[in-house]
Amino acid sequence: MGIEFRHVEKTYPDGAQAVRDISFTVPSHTTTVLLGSSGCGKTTLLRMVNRMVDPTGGQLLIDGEDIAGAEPVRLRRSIGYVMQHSGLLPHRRVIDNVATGLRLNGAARGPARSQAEELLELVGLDPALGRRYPDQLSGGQQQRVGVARGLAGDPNILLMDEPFGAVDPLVRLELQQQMKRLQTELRKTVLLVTHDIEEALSLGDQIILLRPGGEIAQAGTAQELLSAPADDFVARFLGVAQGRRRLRTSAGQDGEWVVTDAEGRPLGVVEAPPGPVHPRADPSGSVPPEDGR
Ligand SMILES: Nc1ncnc2c1ncn2[C@@H]1O[C@H](COP(=O)(O)OP(=O)(O)OP(=O)(O)O)[C@@H](O)[C@H]1O
Repeated sequence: MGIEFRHVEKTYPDGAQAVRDISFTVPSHTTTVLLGSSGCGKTTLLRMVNRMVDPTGGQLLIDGEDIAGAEPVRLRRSIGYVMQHSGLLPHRRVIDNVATGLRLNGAARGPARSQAEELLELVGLDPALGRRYPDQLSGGQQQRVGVARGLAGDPNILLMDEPFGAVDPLVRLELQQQMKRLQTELRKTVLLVTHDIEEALSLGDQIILLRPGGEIAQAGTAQELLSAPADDFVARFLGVAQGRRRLRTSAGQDGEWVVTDAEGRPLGVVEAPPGPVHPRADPSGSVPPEDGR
């Protein structure tokens, strides 16, 4: 169960072939990340799930049913969508931005507003901010509102297109951490697009790495991609080939171990001494396994 892409193709009317022969499954209640550089077809694939884009070949199934026969508007309303740059309507108050989907799905104004307030709290915002307009919020707050709006109506599937793209690295990290916390609680079936490797490694239960030309370079867990890159492209993309992900430990003062990167720059300390390293359980090469802590 989940979302299944079967030999999916997309050629746009102007002849641009965005994706070719893509097959993968997004298992229910887990997060799958579509990772790749600009133009490799990530957004095209994401938008196929709610039929904002229709494939020109292959099939897309949700819980075993081909969505080619689904009514696009109804399908779209049953799936959460978090857009790039939050996608909030500037002339509507924050609370109404979140409540709009609920209203379209038939909720009365009062209940829609109180649910919207709960959603703002869920994503870590003071519900009082609901009275403001989107441009009266910080970029990070706007992106949280985007997530709240995506979750309105409690959809099983959540599509996220570069949801944390337009904020500084610290805020981005906070939003990612919050997403992880939310996901342990809500267990949505999430398909998330990013070009950020760290984001993919941190959020994806599964990562689908695309190569230019719209093909899958490798699909697997973060550990699988890092420890056994399928080819040179994957190794270079992830930084494995350049040794960027090779970490080392060396004994520091006071008995702790200092972790350094490939260039010898200190990154942090580990509190337990490095035990015997199991190569598959430890993609970084030399940081001790977690059970040693
Ligand atoms: N509506 C369209 N008409 C024609 N070509 C399109 C259309 N949308 C996307 N494309 C083309 O399809 C290819 C894939 O685009 P897509 O937006 O899916 O990639 P992406 O990986 O999401 O890129 P980005 O990270 O820059 O958003 C690109 O070559 C793009 O120019």
